[in-house]
Parts: sequence; C-alpha cells; structure tokens
Amino acid sequence: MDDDTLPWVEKYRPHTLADIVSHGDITGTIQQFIQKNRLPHLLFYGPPGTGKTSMILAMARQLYGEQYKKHILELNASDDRGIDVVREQIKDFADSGRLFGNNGVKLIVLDEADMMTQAAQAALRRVIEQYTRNVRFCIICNYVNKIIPAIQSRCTRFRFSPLPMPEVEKRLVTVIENENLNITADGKDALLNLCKGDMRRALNILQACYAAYGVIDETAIYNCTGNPRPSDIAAMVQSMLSDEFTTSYNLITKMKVDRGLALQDLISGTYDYIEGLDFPPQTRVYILDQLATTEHRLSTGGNEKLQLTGLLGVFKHGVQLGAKS
Ligand SMILES: Nc1ncnc2c1ncn2[C@@H]1O[C@H](COP(=O)(O)OP(=O)(O)OP(=O)(O)O)[C@@H](O)[C@H]1O
Repeated sequence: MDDDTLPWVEKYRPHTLADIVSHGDITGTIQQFIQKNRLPHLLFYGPPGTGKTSMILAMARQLYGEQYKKHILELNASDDRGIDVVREQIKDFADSGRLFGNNGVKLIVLDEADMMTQAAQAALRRVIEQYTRNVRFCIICNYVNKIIPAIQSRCTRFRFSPLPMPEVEKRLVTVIENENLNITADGKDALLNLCKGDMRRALNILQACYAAYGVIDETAIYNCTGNPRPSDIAAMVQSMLSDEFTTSYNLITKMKVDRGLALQDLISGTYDYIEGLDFPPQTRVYILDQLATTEHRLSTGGNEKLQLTGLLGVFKHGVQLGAKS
C-alpha cells in the first residue's frame, strides 16, 4: 500500500525499539533479553493504543530483520476458532523451517488473550510448555486479571500504562510536521485531552480531522469525535446547579438533539468538569457517586430520559446537601 493511503497508525508505527515513546524501562529490559539471547515468554497488558503490539513488532524486526513476518505467527485470541485449531497452527508453525541463530527461537503473538475462555487458556498452558524449546509466546491483553494464573506464571509480565501527555505530544508533533498539518494550539490541547494517553486514538482523530477540515482547531476536533465541547459541558453543569428543573431539562435535551450527543458522553464530560469546581465535600461525594450509578444504569440499558431526570435530581439534592453544612 502507498504510504499516503496508509492509516497513520500504521504509517507511524514505531519501527525500532528506540522509536517507542515512554516505557523506557520495558524497552531497556527487552534490549537486555535480546542481547543476552534469553528471551522469556512475554505478557504485555494495559489499555489500548499504548504500544504493546508495536513493541513486539519492533522487537521482532530487531531479532530477524526486515523479513521478520516470516518468523512470527500472529493469532487473534478472540477469533472464534477453538483451541484445537490454534494448537494445530502453533504446531505447524513451530515445526516448520527451524531457525538457526537467535537460538532458533520464533515468536507467536497472541493478541486479545483476555478474550479467551478459561478452558482455552488452560489448554494453552500445555501448548506453551510443549514448544518452549523453539518458540516464545508474546501474549497481549488489556486486562491481566482475565488471564489464568498458570499462564501468568509462565510469562514475564509488563504493564503498559497510558502514555503521559508530553510523550503523546512529542510523537504528535512529528506527525504534524511530517504531514504539514495546520493545527491550532487549542486544537492540539483538545486532542491531547480527548485521547487520554491512547496514541492510536490520537492519531485516528488527527487523521479524520485532517481529511474533513483544512484547519484543525478545537471545534474540528470535537465535531470529528462527537464529544461534547467543554463550553457545552460547563453550560450544562451550571444550569443543573442553578436553574429551575424544567429550564435545565429543556436546555440539556436541546443540546443532546442539536449536537447528537448521548447522555453517556455528557456524564464523562461532567465528571472531568466538576473536578475543577469548588464543592463542599458532601456535595462532591454525593454527585460523583450518583454519576457512577447513572453511568452504570445507562450501560445496562437504562432509559436516557429517566436517567437525565434522575441526574437533574442528583444535582439539586447535591446543592441542598452543601447548603445544610
Ligand atoms: N509508545 C508508543 N510510541 C509510539 N507510538 C505509539 C506508542 N503506543 C502506540 N503508538 C501508536 O499507536 C498505534 C497503536 O499502537 P499498538 O497497536 O502498539 O497499541 P496496543 O497497545 O497494542 O493496543 P491494543 O491493546 O488495542 O492492541 C501504533 O501504530 C503507533 O502508531
């Protein structure tokens, strides 16, 4: 594929271990493993878009050179194929064309391993042992607690935390310069706030905005992602705190319709916004607790209108709690 038509997440995927931003400790340890030719089975876990797959691909490139794809088998553990099919694939791969150099070790990358059933994971632990001689498993997942202890104990674990904002910014600046983008300072701030340490999300938003708008400013970023703007959130919260019930209900409903927002988005924005407000402790605790409850109800299919009216009640009651103290 031409470089210009590639999604930026692929175009700007780090090539070498040195290109990976943040995670200095992990990169350093992996370098040691490679230099000493003592690569263990690896378990990478952490939120999406933080460089787990990129780290493994960069490691493979360093081990095997540009032909690295021949020496790794990438399996997506959430494919509904059953462990028997996977076991066959692993067996064929492990037996095919033994490698010399690198101690003859090949890599099997098992992505989204936390989506595997317990039974499949239990079967996998035997497979790992069986092929340890010439295969190293690289297991990737978001939630390590969904990986059975038997597999965890066979691997060296590394946690990938969300990337710090300055690190995301550093990488984004390279892309912005390379693609010659016209992005404003508030646009960049909005992008950094929205991506929350997820580099994939940052690059995808940036590319979508580039395709849709000439100048990438705050409005473009929020329009592209469908997230509520901070000014809308401020207006909504202020109204819930001080307006009378019906006025507030109508304002928020109109905002939802005009901007095509879901109550869920408004709740996430509210959570961030009230962090900066000066509330008495009882009010803050009560509102935060109720925001969490409302979010949970919505995620289990709660009716948006009912939840919105409930939320208005929460703010009114929260204000009263503060006034009593
Ligand atoms: N630490 C990083 N340094 C540089 N680029 C990064 C980093 N993390 C992520 N990226 C960028 O984000 C894209 C997605 O990263 P990657 O596929 O490695 O994430 P992941 O952690 O494996 O996510 P998932 O859990 O969703 O599989 C990469 O193509 C790369 O462009």
